Amino acid sequence: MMDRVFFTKGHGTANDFVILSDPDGELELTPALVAALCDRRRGVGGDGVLRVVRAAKHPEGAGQAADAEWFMDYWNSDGSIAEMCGNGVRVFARYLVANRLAAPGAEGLPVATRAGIMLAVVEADTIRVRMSTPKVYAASTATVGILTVPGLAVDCGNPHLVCGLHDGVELAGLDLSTGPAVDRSLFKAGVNVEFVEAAEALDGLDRHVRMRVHERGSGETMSCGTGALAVGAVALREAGLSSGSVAVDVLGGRLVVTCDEQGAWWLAGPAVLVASGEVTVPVPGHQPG
Ligand SMILES: N[C@@H](CCC[C@H](N)C(=O)O)C(=O)O
Repeated sequence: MMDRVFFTKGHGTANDFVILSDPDGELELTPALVAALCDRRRGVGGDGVLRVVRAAKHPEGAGQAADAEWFMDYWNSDGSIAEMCGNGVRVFARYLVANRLAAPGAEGLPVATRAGIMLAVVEADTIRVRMSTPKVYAASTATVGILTVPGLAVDCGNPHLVCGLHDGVELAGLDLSTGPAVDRSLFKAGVNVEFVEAAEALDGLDRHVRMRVHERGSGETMSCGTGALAVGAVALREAGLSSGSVAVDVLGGRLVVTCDEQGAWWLAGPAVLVASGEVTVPVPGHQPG
């Protein structure tokens, strides 16, 4: 069986998404269809799918419909569902504005997600999103090959483990082609793992770091917005700062994480739409009758 699907492709610092417009929640989105769309050789290719659906029309968005018209239904490329995607929200807001589905008011554009409502502020090429407050809640470790790195578990709506590299271990040398080994009893639903090294000081920023990430459900990606938020929270905490800005360099560019004087957390970076069209994807597992 083949499915014909209209799509838009977008990315935020090269964390890329297949965007599906489904305002009334009529699309039968399945893990197999998501995985087929995200397939980089047989499909459109992407780290995940963003389904654009009216909050009122999605069972997990309906409770937020009074405060946000649109719900970001986010799926990882393996067909699993995640609570939140920081780059995804920024690309989602770009899509809403570009397609005149929402106006980018000065007070921000609310986007409902499984982790609550995020507020997107469009500033030309940059989209800045008010995120939920990252919560550091446990110490743990991640193991890559023979290297075990201590880290901190951070809840950003979705789960993260932030591991700082020291003692001459280089970020570029890590093999993230498979997932790092983690404590499954702490991360029962899986975890996104960020590895971090310090970078040179930048004017106007309190900290500057580089990170690579292995994402739950997507593998190593070029960027992860909630991952950057988790990394920014750990960097400010380690610097003893209750507010400030952290530049987080990812393989796909730069994100800036800010905790403002009011204690609100922001994620800023570019968000771009690059293509749209129609794709015909085989639905794996379907036996021709
Ligand atoms: N790339 C995203 C995070 C996507 C979800 C993640 N893989 C998970 O399963 O929690 C981001 O930009 O935050």
